[in-house]
Amino acid sequence: MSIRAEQLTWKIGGKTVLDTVSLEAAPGEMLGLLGPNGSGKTSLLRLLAGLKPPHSGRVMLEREDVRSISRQSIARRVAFVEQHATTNANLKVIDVVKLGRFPHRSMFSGWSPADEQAVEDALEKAGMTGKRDDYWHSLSGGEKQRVHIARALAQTPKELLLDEPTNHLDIQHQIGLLKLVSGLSVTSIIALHDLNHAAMFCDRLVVLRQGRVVASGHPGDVLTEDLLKDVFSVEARVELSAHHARPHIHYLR
Ligand SMILES: Nc1ncnc2c1ncn2[C@@H]1O[C@H](COP(=O)(O)OP(=O)(O)OP(=O)(O)O)[C@@H](O)[C@H]1O
Repeated sequence: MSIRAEQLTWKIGGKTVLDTVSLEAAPGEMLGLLGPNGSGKTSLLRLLAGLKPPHSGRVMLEREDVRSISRQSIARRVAFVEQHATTNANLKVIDVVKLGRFPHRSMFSGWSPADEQAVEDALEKAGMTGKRDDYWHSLSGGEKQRVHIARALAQTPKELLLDEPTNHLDIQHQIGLLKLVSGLSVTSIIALHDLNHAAMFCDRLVVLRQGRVVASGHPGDVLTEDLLKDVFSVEARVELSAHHARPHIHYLR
């Protein structure tokens, strides 16, 4: 299912955080959202998730404006892994992941085999099956991150929004997570700081600077030496990798 931002503008405290931002993630696509600190990535993801309304513009899920879709219907199809997500410290891993099934249940429905299956699959994909009975407060930062990803997967979303999900992960789990997301048959939008990882795994990229889209397209077209200098203020050389045929950035000292 596609997710589209049309001319989104969002302001807070007299500051325009997002300025007429448009983007679209096509069905099944993994769209990377890049930009320096404070460029508006988190704000944009929150608008896309329907958590706050734009001042102007609109968010479309498929052909429907999110404002005309009920909160429960949005929660059934859009999963959002926030950057500093937390949960009740007294819950076990399995209980946190089960929360992902909440939007799919009605007042009268019990816990179904489909719910069970979704939770087991999610734990497995996030590599957290072995920690299912551990308490949230006993987990490391990276494990907590993976539980949140498992919870999002348990939601069996059509659209998956991830805000710097590799933040606390070791390199094995960073690559594992990006591989996992790129292999899912969901539409995903993922904010990333690691430009090489974005180049390796994302189908397309959108770059924000001060709340505006300054570049979008295939990684090879977007990640140019000029863009790295102009937007990220770094000197770098970009080569096509002989290993994965995507751009590879060498930062210069
Ligand atoms: N609730 C808020 N109140 C005040 N300012 C805000 C609020 N939310 C966002 N901003 C401002 O909007 C700008 C964009 O913030 P946002 O968190 O969206 O950027 P980001 O690209 O996700 O940054 P980072 O890479 O550091 O996570 C920042 O200058 C931030 O201070």
